Amino acid sequence: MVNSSGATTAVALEGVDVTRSGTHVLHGVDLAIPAGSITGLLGPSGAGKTTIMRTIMGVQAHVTGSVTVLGRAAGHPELRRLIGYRTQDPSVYADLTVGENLRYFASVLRLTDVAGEVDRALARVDLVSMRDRLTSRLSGGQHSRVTLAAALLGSPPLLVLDEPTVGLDPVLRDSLWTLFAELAAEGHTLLVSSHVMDEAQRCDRLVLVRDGRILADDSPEGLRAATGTPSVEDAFLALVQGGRHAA
Ligand SMILES: Nc1ncnc2c1ncn2[C@@H]1O[C@H](COP(=O)(O)OP(=O)(O)OP(=O)(O)O)[C@@H](O)[C@H]1O
Repeated sequence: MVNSSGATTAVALEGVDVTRSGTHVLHGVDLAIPAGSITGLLGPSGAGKTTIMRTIMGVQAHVTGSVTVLGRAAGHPELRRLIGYRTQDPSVYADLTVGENLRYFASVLRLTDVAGEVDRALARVDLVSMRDRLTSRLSGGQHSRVTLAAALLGSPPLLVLDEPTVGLDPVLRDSLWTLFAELAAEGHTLLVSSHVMDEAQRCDRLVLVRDGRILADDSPEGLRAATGTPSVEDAFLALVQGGRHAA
């Protein structure tokens, strides 16, 4: 899919509504995520970021509207090997070592070069020295990076990362954003949620969400220019008071 600016669209949501436990949580969401770039999904707690990610992954119930991911309907079996999904909750086994966890997930994905994939994923998140450490004995930041390494296995073209930097110190956060930029430069598409506005500057595109609606979808510079504000945080506040903005 190619959008009006000529960029390929990796993920497209059109008129998406979601109801969770009887509550209407997404309202007419339209979203086009450009391929080969970092899109930040930003908004306050409860805005709907995780629900949008679950919808893209095809694991969210009670979805209406259209959701196309890498040219297929969300949830299509072929997408399992094409998307790396890092949930907010730890999705690795505490009683396995770091290496065992990654070997297990590489086997589930039926990757051919399991050992090579595990080596590459560990190196990318700087955890080679922790390979034989029990996952339950890792620090919070190390644990978070094992979960990210699992999402990187097989080098999937689309990475959906739900708050991957939460709880990390500033140095680690910075190194992860450097990794995200490297992945995007290699052609991966990244959708990264955060409620830390200073991370917005590291994204190519920002989608601001509030109360299940898209408030804005633009580059960081475009957002600041359109709202006449010095920071994305200020732009967000201006939009909350003024309504929707799209580039
Ligand atoms: N299992 C559930 N049943 C009912 N409502 C839910 C459920 N999970 C989330 N919600 C509601 O859906 C809305 C969106 O939640 P969601 O988790 O998508 O927000 P979020 O932006 O990811 O928040 P956070 O930054 O705190 O993770 C919230 O109002 C939340 O209370």
